[in-house]
Amino acid sequence: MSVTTLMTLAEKMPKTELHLHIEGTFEPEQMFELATRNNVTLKYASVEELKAAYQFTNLQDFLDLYYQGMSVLLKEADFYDLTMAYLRKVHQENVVHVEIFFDPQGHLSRDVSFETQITGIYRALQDADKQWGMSSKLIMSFLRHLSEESAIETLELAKPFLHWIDGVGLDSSELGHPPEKFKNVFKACQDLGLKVTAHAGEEGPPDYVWQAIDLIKVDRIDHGNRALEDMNLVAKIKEQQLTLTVCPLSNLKLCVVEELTDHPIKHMLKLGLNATVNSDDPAYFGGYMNDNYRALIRESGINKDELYQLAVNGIEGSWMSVEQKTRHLDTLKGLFTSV
Ligand code: HPA
Ligand SMILES: [Zn+2]
Repeated sequence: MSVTTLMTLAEKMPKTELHLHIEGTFEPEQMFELATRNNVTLKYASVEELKAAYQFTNLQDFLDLYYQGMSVLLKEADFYDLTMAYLRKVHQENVVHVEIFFDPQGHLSRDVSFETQITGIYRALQDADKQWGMSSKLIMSFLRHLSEESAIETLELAKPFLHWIDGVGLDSSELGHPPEKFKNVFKACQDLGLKVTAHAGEEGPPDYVWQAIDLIKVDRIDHGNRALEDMNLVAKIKEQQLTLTVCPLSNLKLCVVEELTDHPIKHMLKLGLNATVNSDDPAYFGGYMNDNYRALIRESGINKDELYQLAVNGIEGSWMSVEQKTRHLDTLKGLFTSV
């Protein structure tokens, strides 16, 4: 099958996005628009100047800019507009279900209430469901460079809104902040019936992935690239049937891989791991879902069977109902058998 046909197939197929930070969908143009609307001064004079700063050598480089960018989000309408712009974009890319992270502590520190944040985001998710039948889950993520106490305080603030929250995650600076640091708060979340996922093995060592599994008892692993350094860990991930939410263009931009030709996703599939494709922070990393798939097809030589497996893994690894999964899997199968 030609590269062009594979790309068309990737574009057309029903997709899920399981690793997406809503604050990472902030396109520079929209950031400047909200800065003007809210009278916030950005450190950059123009969209071009801001875009020119998107050169990262590691995760921290990016995070420094990411936290600056979100400083223009102040009102409920800002969270709504940001979320809606993302959902509109991926709806056009045939994404049928999203599970998105938000970083409450990144806004609470600027005196933006939990209610303001979540109401704006949740209203957009509901509108996308009403307008296009796009389903979603919302994941509240704890910032791992902050203390466990701060995460516990955030969980308290979230309690009136738990009916809108499906799961919790762990993100921000990985090195020096192992999952172990958060084992009590994650236990409290699980006791409340929340699903659990954590960024692990993006920059951190395999031991952090072990901790995410053994101490945090994750339902999913975000990234997980460095798990491949430990074959016992690979066996454990397979045994527990854990999904890895892999982010190819993010890995390239943050120098987790040098080139996409070296990206481990094909190897993950060969090992029988449930790898999926996701965009992470698409406005900063150069592409949304279809860009990630196109780049993998072009650079990593993903073939038709692998493309199908990645899409299946995205559906299976989501937190949708069994009925919903079956419906999307049927559509996917129909599409792949027709070409
Ligand atoms: O890629 C990421 N890694 C860790 N934390 C993050 N917060 C937003 N994006 C990321
Ligand atoms: Zn991420």
